[in-house]
Amino acid sequence: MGNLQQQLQSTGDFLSISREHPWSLPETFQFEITHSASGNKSIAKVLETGIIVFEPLTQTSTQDIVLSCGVHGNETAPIEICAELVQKLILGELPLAQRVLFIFGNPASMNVAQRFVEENMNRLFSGGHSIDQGQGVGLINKERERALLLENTVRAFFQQGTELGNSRERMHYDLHTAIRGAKYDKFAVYPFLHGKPRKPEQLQFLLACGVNTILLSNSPTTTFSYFSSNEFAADAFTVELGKVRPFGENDMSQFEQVKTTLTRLVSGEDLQLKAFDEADFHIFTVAQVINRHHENFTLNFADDAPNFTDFTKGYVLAIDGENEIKAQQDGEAIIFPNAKVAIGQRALLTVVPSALNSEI
Ligand SMILES: O=C(O)CCC(=O)N[C@@H](CCC(=O)O)C(=O)O
Ligand SMILES: [Zn+2]
Repeated sequence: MGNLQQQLQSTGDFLSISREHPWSLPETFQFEITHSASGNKSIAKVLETGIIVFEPLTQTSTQDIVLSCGVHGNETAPIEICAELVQKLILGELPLAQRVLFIFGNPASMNVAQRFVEENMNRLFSGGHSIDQGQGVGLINKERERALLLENTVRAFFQQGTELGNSRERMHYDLHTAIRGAKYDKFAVYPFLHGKPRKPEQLQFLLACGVNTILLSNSPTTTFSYFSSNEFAADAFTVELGKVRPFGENDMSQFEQVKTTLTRLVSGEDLQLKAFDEADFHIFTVAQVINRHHENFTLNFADDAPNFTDFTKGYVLAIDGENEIKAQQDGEAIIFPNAKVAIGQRALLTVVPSALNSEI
């Protein structure tokens, strides 16, 4: 048994090991876990830094679940939540009922407490890692290599589930926190489904996680959640769990619901979902995707205006070079505004209230 494996099996601290080896581990390995409460066994496979799979050995699983965090390295609350789940699984303190792939997306950017090192990894999926996005960063950097590795890992994980031969469900929850505060603290982006119906039961799950606000995307993107949704028909979401804070500064009491629900999910306990009622949710659809095209790009509202601040029709939201970008409807609300994004990238979204499947 190598040193790393020994260290991991005694501490369960996969996050620290990943951060100590931010781009690659010196060894990969796998080991058996005996879960203390049930005596059931499972296998843990360390595939690369920040990438670990758990598979039940003595039970038949029915779900292939991807839980990713830290695709943006400074979004720490989801990283702490996943690190704790991984630790409890490794130490056998939590039962495992389903196949689960945990991904700590960008350990190097965690170490510098930044969103990314060279390039925003959540714009590099669905082949974005191999396309010149006009930012002058070239086609090769470590974040691009990592995005390709994550794509291949997710593809293999879902494929191996299919090879088990039973009827299975695929999910991917990509956990983030937002740069700004928000009127609705926890919200999720439901990727574009190309006309397929959106699933109320997924919203019930998100509600159990404390997420009652859903943004319906209506175009393809290069995000991780769209990749899993589009390529593998997984029920996939980008889940925003509050505001960015440094490691150790998160008020973990804000995350009890998501921790409890994810724990139940991986360990096969009843999720205790509330019956679906659309009135429990704030549902929005994307009205405008506003990309930055010019060096002189400014946002025309306060730096601390929270996500979901709404404007009246005609209000100038941003100035991009000579172009004024206006709210096109009364009540259009801003999401993820960031004037500092690289040229060519999304500088903000606007959303308007909607119903879950209104256009179907
Ligand atoms: O608060 C912000 O400005 C960004 C928070 C964040 O990282 N959001 C994701 C959303 C991805 C999606 O649209 O599905 C991102 O921008 O990558
Ligand atoms: Zn993020």
